Amino acid sequence: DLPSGWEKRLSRSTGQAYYLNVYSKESQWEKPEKAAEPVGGNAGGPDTVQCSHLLVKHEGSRRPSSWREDIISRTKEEALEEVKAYREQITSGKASFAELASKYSDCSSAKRGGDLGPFGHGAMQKPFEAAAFGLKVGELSEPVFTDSGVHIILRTA
Ligand SMILES: N=C(N)NCCC[C@H](NC(=O)[C@@H]1CCC/C1=C\[C@H](COP(=O)(O)O)NC(=O)[C@@H](N)Cc1ccccc1)C(N)=O
Repeated sequence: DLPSGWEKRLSRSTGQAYYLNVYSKESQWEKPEKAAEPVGGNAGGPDTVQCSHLLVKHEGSRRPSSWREDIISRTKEEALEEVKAYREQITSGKASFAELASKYSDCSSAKRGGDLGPFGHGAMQKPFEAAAFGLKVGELSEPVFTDSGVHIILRTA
């Protein structure tokens, strides 16, 4: 019989049997030999994570404005330097993530110490999602670039 993760279908045009990979939604004529795997790298990883982030926007951000500044004019390089400095203050214990995010993050989540709440795949921009789902709980990311700006991400759950 069929390895797991596959379904047998009949072609509407030819009536011939074909096989559908229920994860990738790809189909094939040949009878599959091995089980199909859930797609998306961290098979078996969490479906949702909870993260806080500190976002520093720059002149090239998709929305170069925030609760902190009406018109954000720093360059991308300056934003990266600022984010690296915040990251160093956090890892050296000079300041807490929530304290710096609430003061300096250009995201409205600053009001919640940077907390974004739980989110699943597809909610955030790809680079942010990839970084967030790659973190262990309690781990702080390196700087992450999205269309919004430069982020550091703390996975909290
Ligand atoms: N919880 C969700 N699903 N809310 C929608 C997220 C949309 C998503 N956002 C992003 O990917 C980046 C990374 C994290 C924040 C963020 C961007 C912006 C700031 O950048 P800007 O859009 O001015 O370019 N902040 C937001 O969206 C905030 N509402 C996030 C938030 C704030 C308070 C509570 C919960 C969530 C996207 N697909 O664009």
